[in-house]
Amino acid sequence: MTGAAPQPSAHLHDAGTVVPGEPWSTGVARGDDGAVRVGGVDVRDLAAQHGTPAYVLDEQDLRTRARTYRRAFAEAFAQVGADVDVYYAGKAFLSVAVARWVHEEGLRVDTASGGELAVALRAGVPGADIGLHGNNKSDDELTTALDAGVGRIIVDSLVEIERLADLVASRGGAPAPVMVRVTTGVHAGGHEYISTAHEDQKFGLSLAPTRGTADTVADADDDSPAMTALLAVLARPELRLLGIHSHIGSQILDPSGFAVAAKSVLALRARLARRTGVLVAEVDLGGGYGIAYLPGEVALDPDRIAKEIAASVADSAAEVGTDVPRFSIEPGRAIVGPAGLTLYTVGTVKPVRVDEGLTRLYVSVDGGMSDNIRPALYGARYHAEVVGRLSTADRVLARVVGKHCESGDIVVHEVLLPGDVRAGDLLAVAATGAYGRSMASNYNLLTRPPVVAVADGASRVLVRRETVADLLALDTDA
Ligand SMILES: Cc1ncc(COP(=O)(O)O)c(C=O)c1O
Ligand SMILES: N[C@@H](CCCC[NH3+])C(=O)O
Repeated sequence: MTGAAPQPSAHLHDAGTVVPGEPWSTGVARGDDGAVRVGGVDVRDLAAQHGTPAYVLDEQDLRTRARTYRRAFAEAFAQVGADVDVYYAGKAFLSVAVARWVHEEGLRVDTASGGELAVALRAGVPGADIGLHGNNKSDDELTTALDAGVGRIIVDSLVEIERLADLVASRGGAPAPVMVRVTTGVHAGGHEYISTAHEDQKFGLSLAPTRGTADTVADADDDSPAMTALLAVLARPELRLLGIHSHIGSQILDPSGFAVAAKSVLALRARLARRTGVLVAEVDLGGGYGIAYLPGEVALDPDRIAKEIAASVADSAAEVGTDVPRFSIEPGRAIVGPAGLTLYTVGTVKPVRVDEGLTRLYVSVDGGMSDNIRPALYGARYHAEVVGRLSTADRVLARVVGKHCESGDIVVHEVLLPGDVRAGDLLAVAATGAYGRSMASNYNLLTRPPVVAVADGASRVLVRRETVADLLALDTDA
């Protein structure tokens, strides 16, 4: 996570335009009266109608981003003669409406649990347009996926391959469509990308053979976990091997890792073909497309990145003498992240002397680490603005904090806010649409905020606010 210097943004952009380096959704604009509108709805009305804190999701912004990714990748891969599927990674945020929106925009849905799968199915997304991920899927999750006829199950271990095949054998029916998740040694995103043979983490099956390297090993001697898993899938008639999957990381702003991963995956595909005669039809390079969280931080451009990835997949395929496979990606954050903001009400304001002569204004809001764990978990940086009115007061160094009993309960580490920020002000934090509500908790038994969609001047609750009654209902002694 980068930490750019905070900049004032008293003037939000004009609604409907994507401004590079702008963390707000395209439907955010300040009205003449100084209050901000989102999707044409005044934030004061949103607060009055739905309360705070509330996640606000700009439907048109989300739909536009989904459509843009779909178009950019379809066009880029058409140039190299291949078809593309874009799967929206539901882990970033999934509700029935969002699953419907992305599906209407031509995306499929990637799920990573029985819960996400249930929401996608309830939305009416056909099983064939759904993928199921997970490094430790339960038999129940696998059974639900088979019942729904999901388009692909991305397997992550030898144990899972045998378990899934046994499950299919016990039920009868068509072979399960399977992709094998591999690790290429490329790790990109929050950290600098490194190219090592092994990854010391739980996901995927490594490309590294025990003797030699993936590049030098003779085809027949490749005993890498990835090759072993591909052979294990081919050995089971209950499974149909669709392809190879690789996900290199998240919030990637330097795209060079995708080309390295593409090269490794295409080489593995060719090695498998030489060894078995089976050239798998599909390759997926996962998600991870980075967005702007702070003013001045520039998101990956979908058109540029799609062209670069298509070119590297085509080059890598040519290098190993194969066709260009059907290709897919799984963006989550890039679709829903910028479309969301969190609306809070300021409760207390406290100047704290932090260093000689330096004062930081601690601005406490009515939520915190339970509605956005990312600052505490990853040191993630966000941007905030007073949105219920336009203040011309000089800006001061502020830290936005929550109401939890943790000093690490920080919402925005550093931001310049108007010096007259006060109790009752509405404050919005930008780009919280991804991994905000989906990673929310009930810490301190706070109730999780609603997700409110805005479009064309109207708002609608997608996920209602939790109540204390909800919490008490879970307690069997209450
Ligand atoms: C397999 C897989 N696909 C897709 C994603 C979505 O990533 P992002 O939201 O960064 O696009 C993730 C999360 O990092 C993932 O693990
Ligand atoms: N949850 C993470 C990203 C990981 C996504 C899942 N592989 C985030 O908030 O940035």
